[in-house]
Amino acid sequence: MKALIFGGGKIARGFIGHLLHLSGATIVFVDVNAALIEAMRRRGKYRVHIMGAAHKSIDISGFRGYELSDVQAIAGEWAEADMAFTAVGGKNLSALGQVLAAAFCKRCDLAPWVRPFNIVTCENWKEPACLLAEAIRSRLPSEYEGLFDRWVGVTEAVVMRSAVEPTEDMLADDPLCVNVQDFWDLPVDRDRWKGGLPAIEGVRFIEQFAGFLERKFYTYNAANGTVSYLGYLRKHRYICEAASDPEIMEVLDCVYEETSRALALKHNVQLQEQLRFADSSKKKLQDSNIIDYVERNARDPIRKLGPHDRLVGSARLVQASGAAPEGLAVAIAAALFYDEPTDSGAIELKALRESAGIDAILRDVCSIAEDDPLALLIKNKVEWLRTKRWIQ
Ligand SMILES: NC(=O)c1ccc[n+]([C@@H]2O[C@H](COP(=O)([O-])OP(=O)(O)OC[C@H]3O[C@@H](n4cnc5c(N)ncnc54)[C@H](O)[C@@H]3O)[C@@H](O)[C@H]2O)c1
Ligand SMILES: O=P(O)(O)OC[C@@H](O)[C@@H](O)[C@H](O)[C@H](O)CO
Repeated sequence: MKALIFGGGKIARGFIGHLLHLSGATIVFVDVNAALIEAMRRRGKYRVHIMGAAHKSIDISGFRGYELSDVQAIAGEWAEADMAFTAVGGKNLSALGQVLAAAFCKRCDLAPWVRPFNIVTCENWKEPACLLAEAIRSRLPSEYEGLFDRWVGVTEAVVMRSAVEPTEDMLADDPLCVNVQDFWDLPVDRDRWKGGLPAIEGVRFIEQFAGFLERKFYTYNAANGTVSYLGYLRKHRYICEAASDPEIMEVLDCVYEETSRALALKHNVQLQEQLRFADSSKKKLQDSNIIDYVERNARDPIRKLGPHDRLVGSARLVQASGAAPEGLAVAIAAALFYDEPTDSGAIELKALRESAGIDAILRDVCSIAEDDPLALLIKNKVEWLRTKRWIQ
């Protein structure tokens, strides 16, 4: 078995590469970051540290690496590969699609198709498989469209393992190592997969997958967002501390309650089942074995305040179910004040808030109009945060 992994970051190395390595696959990483690929080639191995279960940690070696610009090499590897995964960040899928379209044409010219090839997105994003498939297909010359439709499946996975930057000491020893959660399950949408199913450690093909990624995104990530943006205001460094802060837990429980009702309704899931899912998210956030940072989870606030992302997307879902997203509005209000000076997105957000105001952010970043009830609710919560002195 041979697999391409687009992205060489934390999830690519610390989860997908790990599972494929355990399955005996030949692994080829492709990343836009030339320095990262150079380091992967030079070092030839990296360590996956399992947080809280050091005896399960493992060295991964025997992989190859290419820069994304090396389309010819990617096409050559593709011609011999069985599948690909992406872990590049949802906002980069469209750019990746452009390269994949070029590589696909070259791959078609190199060798005839004899079996289907699947690409699995591993992204926290809204409908990433559709997005990537369209990003590739829309760039294909018409004579290649039929081959793409016949031979390539684009499907999606739900990534529930957290992969975190290690400490500076660990990185000094191995700059490519990753700290990961002791979690091994990778559900993949079976219905979008073309051809026979491979046996890959941890991969579980699921039928009637629709809604699972949304449930995960608007449960786990909405909760991560809530805990991290409030955690920042409350000066917590670690996620498990922030998620155990009684004042934050009150908002968090409200978020779980409102998202669970809306998700259960939309996806026709028993409320009790969805509430159990929410509870597993809370247990994970409070697990002190998982050394995860408020900063990592809050990072890139402009993306995370996007209209379909974890906070506003789930607030919209709650509104659509006929309820008011009270807890999520607090989380969004807190995110508007994520002023972390080391985060370029946070600097941009702060400058926008100070120059144009909250209405402008809600309109331009979150796609929430000034007279939308959600805008009014968020602004009420901004005032509430002020009364609590969590913001100035
Ligand atoms: N880290 C986690 O705990 C976690 C958990 C679940 C899901 N995810 C999702 O996994 C994805 C990757 O996250 P991560 O934490 O590994 O991020 P990361 O920043 O560690 O890695 C992303 C990598 O993608 C590369 N990249 C960007 N654009 C690219 C392109 N067009 N082609 C090839 N490579 C490209 C970057 O250079 C980087 O090395 C995201 O969608 C994230 O939401 C992350
Ligand atoms: O990866 P991001 O930046 O979209 O979000 C940060 C975290 O919330 C995320 O990586 C979670 O840890 C992960 O999705 C597991 O639930």
